[in-house]
Amino acid sequence: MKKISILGSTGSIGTQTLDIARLNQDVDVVALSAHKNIDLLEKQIREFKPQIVAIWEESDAELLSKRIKDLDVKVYFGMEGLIKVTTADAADIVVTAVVGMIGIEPTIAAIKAGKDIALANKETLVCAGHIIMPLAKDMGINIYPVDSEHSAIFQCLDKHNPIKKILLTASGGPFRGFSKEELQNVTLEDALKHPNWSMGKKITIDSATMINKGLEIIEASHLFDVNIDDIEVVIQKESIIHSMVEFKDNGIIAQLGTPDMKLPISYAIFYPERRYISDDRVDFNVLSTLNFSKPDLDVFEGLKLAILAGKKGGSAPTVLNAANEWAVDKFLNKKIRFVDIPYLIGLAVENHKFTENPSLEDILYLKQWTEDYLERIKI
Ligand SMILES: NC(=O)C1=CN([C@@H]2O[C@H](COP(=O)(O)OP(=O)(O)OC[C@H]3O[C@@H](n4cnc5c(N)ncnc54)[C@H](OP(=O)(O)O)[C@@H]3O)[C@@H](O)[C@H]2O)C=CC1
Ligand SMILES: CC(=O)[C@@H](O)[C@H](O)COP(=O)(O)O
Ligand SMILES: [Mn+2]
Repeated sequence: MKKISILGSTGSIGTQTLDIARLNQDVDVVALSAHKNIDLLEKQIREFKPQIVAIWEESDAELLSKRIKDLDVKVYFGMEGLIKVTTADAADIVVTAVVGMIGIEPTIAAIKAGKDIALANKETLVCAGHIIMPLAKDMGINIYPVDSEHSAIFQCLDKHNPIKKILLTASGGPFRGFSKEELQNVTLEDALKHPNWSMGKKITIDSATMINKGLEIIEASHLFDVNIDDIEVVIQKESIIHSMVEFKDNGIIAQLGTPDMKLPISYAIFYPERRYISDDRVDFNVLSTLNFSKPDLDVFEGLKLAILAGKKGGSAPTVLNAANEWAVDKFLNKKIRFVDIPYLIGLAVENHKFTENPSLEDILYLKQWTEDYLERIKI
């Protein structure tokens, strides 16, 4: 029996993880958490009967406790609640399906409690990969990637041969091929139309700016211990090739599949076993072409900034990520324009006090510093 805890069970990755649990009789869902979506969380509790649940606000936790008083479920709130979910005694593996830096502390707590991690929450590795990867190694914990590209890379590894290069594929997002001028007036509605994937709003905007690919470069450098310079972004507009690994002899191994997150989620939970997902498969009688191109770093400035921050290391990826989270939230609330996102990130990274090896406390301080700094910028 696989006993799983899901941090962020009401989101895109969280609900698809529960789809996997429905498909497989040998999965026991022992803990769930949500931010605000109390109605969906209640439905999930009634269906999966976890022992522990968490919701962010104390008042929501009180309301939820009343609604589910017929069930034997412990309800927690706040950061303590998230940590109760990721450290639940009964859990073997924690699916980190929460969005943003809020995942850092519960992920570290899970590793310290000896849980394997199925990691979707890339922001955690971007900011704290230098803390998490050595901690996981010391604790003998496995971190299984859920992000589709990182799952693909993981599936392409050859234990007998080191990676020479990672070819990280990108769809290019809804603005692939746009000029700098064309990006000036794009709307929120345009940016939310991802060509291939249906995902949460924050990552959908990150795909449109291509900052998602920058975050993924940093994520891959931590997961696979590869230099940023040895990770190349390849635009593969159909999102059929999910990434590739090149070896010393220039041989390349690629992983292909339909754009469906259920495969990487299932692979992370059941590794090394592959399980049935659906009948929807890549059919080469229907798919006649796969296209490849290079990203334009002058147009997608956020990707360029992320590569630079990844190369600089230290506190730079944390400030880049914190600034991106702040700016995407403002863009989603129509307070800033699309092109302001990389502009604000650039300002925050340039003006922060750089530190070489930020501790967890430094990372949390830098997040607050970045938000305070950006609040004062007039655009
Ligand atoms: N969606 C995808 O296909 C992919 C996602 N990822 C990564 O996976 C992670 C999750 O993405 P996605 O599922 O799209 O995101 P969603 O926005 O769809 O879901 C986020 C989940 O986190 C919860 N949450 C949000 N903020 C908080 C908070 N402050 N405290 C506690 N819980 C919170 C939400 O609860 P509520 O519903 O109550 O708001 C929800 O359950 C991200 O890091 C993303 O980059 C990676 C690859 C693909
Ligand atoms: C599904 C997934 O892993 C996303 O991160 C996806 O890769 C986003 O698409 P882009 O390639 O457009 O960023
Ligand atoms: Mn991805």
